Amino acid sequence: MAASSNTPSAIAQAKRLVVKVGSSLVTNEGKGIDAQAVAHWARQIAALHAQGKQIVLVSSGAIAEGMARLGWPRRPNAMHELQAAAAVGQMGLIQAYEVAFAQHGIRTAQILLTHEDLADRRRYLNARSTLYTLLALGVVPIVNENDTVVTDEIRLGDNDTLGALVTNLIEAEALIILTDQSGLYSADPRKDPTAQFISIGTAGDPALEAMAGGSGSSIGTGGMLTKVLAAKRAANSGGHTVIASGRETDVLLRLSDGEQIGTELRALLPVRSARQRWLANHLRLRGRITLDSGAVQAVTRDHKSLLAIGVSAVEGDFERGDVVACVDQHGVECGRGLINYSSADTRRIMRQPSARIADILGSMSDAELMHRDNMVFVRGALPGKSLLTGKTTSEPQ
Ligand SMILES: Nc1ncnc2c1ncn2[C@@H]1O[C@H](COP(=O)(O)OP(=O)(O)O)[C@@H](O)[C@H]1O
Ligand SMILES: N[C@@H](CCC(=O)OP(=O)(O)O)C(=O)O
Repeated sequence: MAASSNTPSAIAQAKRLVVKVGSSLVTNEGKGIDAQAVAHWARQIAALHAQGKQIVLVSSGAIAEGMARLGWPRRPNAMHELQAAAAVGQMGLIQAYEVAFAQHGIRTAQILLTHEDLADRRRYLNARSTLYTLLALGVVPIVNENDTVVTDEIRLGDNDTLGALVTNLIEAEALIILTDQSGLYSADPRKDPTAQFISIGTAGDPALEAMAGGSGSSIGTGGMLTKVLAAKRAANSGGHTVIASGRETDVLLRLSDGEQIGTELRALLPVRSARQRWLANHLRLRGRITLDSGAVQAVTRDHKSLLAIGVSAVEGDFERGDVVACVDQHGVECGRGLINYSSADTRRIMRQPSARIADILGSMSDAELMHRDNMVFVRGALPGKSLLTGKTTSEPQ
């Protein structure tokens, strides 16, 4: 697919779309599933289906609905309680979508994903092939994070990120994020009544990230920042993003007709290959290695493979084949890739020429520490939590 388009209706032209609906919208601010809203989206998606478009729905709301069903007035903090609420609420969510889509003769499928499913190459390819098969069968997949099995450390947490990952996974041309605001404002309109509406922007523009704040409600997670970052991620596969109000009448049909509603964040970044996206989409890294300035230049400017001689420090505990961050002398991530040696072996061969690897380790599996085909480079900082430090790290784009 083309890297970008300046056509006024990139969303209208999209044949494969991901629609993401947020918790507060689906559950009417936590009061319980808004069956009427669900029916409206199902009707619109059915109409788009009839036009030959393929749609994956990423729906939040399991925890909020579970809390409503269990009579819990406040969102619990304990992970096991959140997981229990999600397990209860997911039933209601899926039931509501099944009933609503059945009115239009459309079958639905439940897909629960974790970060691990998308980080492991084999599982990633399996998920992709299942989604493609469902779409080919005319089924609407309803995706959510598999909240009941993920721990705090590895959960995505917000479904904006999940929506973008699914957009990358199936190479959708558009990601439509429906929320409780009309789109992105220059500041959180709940806090700043003078905030200006942003109708169009470029995905990945750091100025937009500065405007976007966290969630203003107790129901949603992530707020506008995760939506703006999701647009940047969706752009990696050429996906344009719209952030719009899910309460806007016929919002999906009108967007698909080319009407400008909400905030459109266009994909103008060069499109990455599926393999590069898979590498870039690793949100949790097993370790990091520090490159000297010559190595930074060799890998980022000259696109060479990384050799052990250019590495000056190793952090973390990783195995051959893990995804590891490459940082410069200042600790700034300049890329990441699949490493050919474990952390223990990397520590022993760092600063050494490849010709010495066999002497040091007893054998040499690869001359390169990271092969250029297995690396991606940073185009701008995006947060992703490091398994190593628990802190946010930049993410290769
Ligand atoms: N710059 C901004 N523009 C619009 N909304 C913003 C902005 N910054 C923060 N927000 C907040 O983001 C909220 C939407 O995110 P969130 O609560 O996570 O919803 P969802 O459940 O739909 O993902 C809005 O209700 C608003 O309070
Ligand atoms: N997987 C969670 C969604 C997390 C969440 O709150 O997402 P969102 O409302 O999109 O910010 C759930 O279904 O409750």
